[in-house]
Amino acid sequence: MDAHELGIILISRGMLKFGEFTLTSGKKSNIYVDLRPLPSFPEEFMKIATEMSKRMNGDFGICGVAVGGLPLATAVAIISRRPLIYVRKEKKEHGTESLLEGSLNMRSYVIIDDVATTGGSILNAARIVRNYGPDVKEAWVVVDRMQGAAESLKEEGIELKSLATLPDIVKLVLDSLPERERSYALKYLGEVGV
Ligand SMILES: O=P(O)(O)OC[C@H]1O[C@H](OP(=O)(O)OP(=O)(O)O)[C@H](O)[C@@H]1O
Ligand SMILES: O=C(O)c1cc(=O)[nH]c(=O)[nH]1
Repeated sequence: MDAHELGIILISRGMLKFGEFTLTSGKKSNIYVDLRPLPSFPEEFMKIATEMSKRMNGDFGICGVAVGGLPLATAVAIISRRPLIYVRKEKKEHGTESLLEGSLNMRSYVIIDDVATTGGSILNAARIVRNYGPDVKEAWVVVDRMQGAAESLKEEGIELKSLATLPDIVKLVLDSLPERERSYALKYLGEVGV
């Protein structure tokens, strides 16, 4: 799967959105990759999870980041037959009161999330896993928005890998976009300096 094929999937299933969005980091953007509906499209879900599984190498467990990254991490863990753990968004206030779920039976984990912007969500998950002992050296996302995640994760010893970058996807689908979407897309490309 290349950036073009991924772009077509995102656009055809309404997972690439144009408008005014506030991101997790507080940044504003005119473009939003919404992969939360992906599990509602089994063919595309399987394709993306299989592609990510194929590109991974090594002996490690998978750590999903709730909420957006968790269905994908689960699918990749099943396809690649790797143990899964996941990090909650907030600490459970009853029962086990945990932030991390699953059995930590691997020495190393790869974090899986749907999208990376600043990398803050991945870093948060990696720190939680590391606090329990295992190492985290790699993280995978479907789309890297190229807005600082790779650099900030590198500083913490984590390599960020993606199926495609958002600038690559946007450039490849730009000509097929209606005028309003095209102008938002161009604004985003300007912001990330492409
Ligand atoms: O690289 P960052 O700047 O951290 O941004 C990316 C994060 O933002 C989104 O999650 P969101 O916080 O919207 O939560 P959700 O997955 O629970 O919807 C996305 O799923 C990533 O986890
Ligand atoms: O930075 C974010 O919060 C973010 C960006 C994006 O394109 N998609 C998403 O789910 N989150």
